[in-house]
Amino acid sequence: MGNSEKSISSAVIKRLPRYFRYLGVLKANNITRISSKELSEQMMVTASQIRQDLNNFGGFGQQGYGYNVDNLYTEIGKILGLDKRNDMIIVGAGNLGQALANYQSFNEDYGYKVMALFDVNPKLIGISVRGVKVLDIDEMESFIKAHDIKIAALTLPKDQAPEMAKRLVEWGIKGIWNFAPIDLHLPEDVTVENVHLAESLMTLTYNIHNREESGD
Ligand SMILES: NC(=O)c1ccc[n+]([C@@H]2O[C@H](COP(=O)([O-])OP(=O)(O)OC[C@H]3O[C@@H](n4cnc5c(N)ncnc54)[C@H](O)[C@@H]3O)[C@@H](O)[C@H]2O)c1
Repeated sequence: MGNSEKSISSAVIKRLPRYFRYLGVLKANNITRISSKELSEQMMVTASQIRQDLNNFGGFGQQGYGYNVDNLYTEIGKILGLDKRNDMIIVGAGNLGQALANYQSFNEDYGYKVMALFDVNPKLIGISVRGVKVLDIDEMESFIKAHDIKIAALTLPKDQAPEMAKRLVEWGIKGIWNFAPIDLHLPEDVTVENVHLAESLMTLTYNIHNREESGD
């Protein structure tokens, strides 16, 4: 594929998971090929945007044929790294940590395997969430190293998050899925993906109230 030879804009990368999701639905419905026009109608983006985005990867479409759904799904999956092992841990096994561990689709649809949750609360240590154990935080360093874990979800109180993130990186974590509402300052070779539901909710209320005020 050679996509690593060329840098792909972050705007395109951000759109890829959505292509992947739509293609997954087409695949599940036994649809084997689709034109950029049909895909554009379903996804509500322009056909030229789709062609441009997919051309970044050598263009998987053929004139007059459209896109082979299986191929495109596989190739985008590879670009997103879903063909690799993506084992992860969850740090903080409270409401949100357990909700993430309970969400089957990460594993079943995308292959992200939650290997363990970690917490400091003795009441939680030892329980299982969908078959995954909550372990004592003191076991985390050796667990990360033994299982070569590269991804950690941070679902612990925000005042604990920066220090925890630093330790995780020292122990080999390369990607932090950060749910704690605080910015993390980490070395450049570490990827942080922030997920802040409240921020998206604020965008929603901004839009609602601005529409109301402008009378749309
Ligand atoms: N990003 C979002 O959209 C979103 C949504 C909800 C909650 N949150 C954030 O996620 C975090 C967790 O929220 P919650 O509702 O699950 O809280 P919670 O209190 O239910 O869970 C937090 C867990 O972290 C554990 N913990 C505390 N210190 C720890 C440490 N040093 N090491 C390991 N575990 C530790 C606690 O024992 C607890 O089980 C909070 O920071 C909250 O603000 C984010």
